Amino acid sequence: MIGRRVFDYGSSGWDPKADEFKSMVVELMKLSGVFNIGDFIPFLDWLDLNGVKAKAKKLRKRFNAFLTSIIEEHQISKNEKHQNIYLTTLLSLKDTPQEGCKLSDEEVKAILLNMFGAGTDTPSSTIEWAMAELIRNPRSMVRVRQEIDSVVGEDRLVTELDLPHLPYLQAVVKETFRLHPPTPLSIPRISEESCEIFGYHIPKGATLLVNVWAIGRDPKEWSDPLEFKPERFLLGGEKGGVDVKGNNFEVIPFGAGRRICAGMSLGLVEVQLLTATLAHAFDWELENGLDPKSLNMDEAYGLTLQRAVPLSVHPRPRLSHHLYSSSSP
Ligand code: HEM
Repeated sequence: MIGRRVFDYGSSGWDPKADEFKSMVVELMKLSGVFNIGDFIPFLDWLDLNGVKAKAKKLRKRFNAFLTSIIEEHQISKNEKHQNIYLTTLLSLKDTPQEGCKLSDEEVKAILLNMFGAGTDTPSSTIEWAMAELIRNPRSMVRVRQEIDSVVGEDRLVTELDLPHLPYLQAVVKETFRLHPPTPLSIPRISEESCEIFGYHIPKGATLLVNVWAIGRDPKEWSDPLEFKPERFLLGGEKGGVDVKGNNFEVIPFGAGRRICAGMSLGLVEVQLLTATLAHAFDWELENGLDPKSLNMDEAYGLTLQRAVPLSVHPRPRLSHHLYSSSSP
């Protein structure tokens, strides 16, 4: 979806650069989460003892080459198509006469990297966790499907316009964000000034992390915190009316305040739409007939919360045949 919005790739169902790009983002997330000795013992930083800096420099070169080729390709074809997409708008700012709005090549690449780095792994890992939870909790799967079938029927796919009419689906997504926030320690921030918060002294220059993962499992806030119970977010439920958009601090997968996620609206729609579509359009069976209750739910270490063992499933279509042809909307 991001590829389509930004580059107009993938609109015919296949994204030619997706695999290459995905492998770079996965490496970026792994590297960003690695324990770097130099971060904790600064005078050893220059030695790069566990090789993080060297790997990061290599990865930077790969990203640079990738983004340069995307921009060059786009410039060659810009008069034929792609008039309304994000990259066209960004590139037009290279030539703008408006003071303060002009962008250099490096700035265009940095913005693209920011959008892609922050906006690809986060929704995709959430969707994978949501599907794992639905498969492990068949009663929730049945309920979410009944809701979608009654609103959408079996002769078309879910669209963005259906989402406000699917409260249980939205509760499933909130419950997934609570248990499996894609950035479990949010994004590291550095304090500009010394300050005091709830009696704790925060020195200037300290790196600050918010443990979003632990907040979402705090037994003082949540009943049965380790259980997957979307019902808690329905009206009349224990957390009815609570949202995930930074207004309720007990569940803040997108952060909160001034530096809240810049892509929150898009990210939320991506997760809701894809989870709804996957639940609606397919029956799911685990690899080798594995019992859903024994599904491994371990987490891997990194900046984003990936599954330790990727979800491996067999989909079986459950809607009208014509919806599965590549020409359907
Ligand atoms: C499930 C989806 C997503 C989640 C859970 C998520 C989560 C986050 C979090 C926790 C932060 C840090 C906020 C803070 O420090 O308080 C952040 C920042 C950011 N996100 Fe997202 N994100 C998602 C999707 C996206 C998408 C789709 C985009 C762009 C297309 C995006 C772009 C950004 C950017 C640019 C920032 C940095 C904002 C800043 O520092 O001002 N994110 N995101």
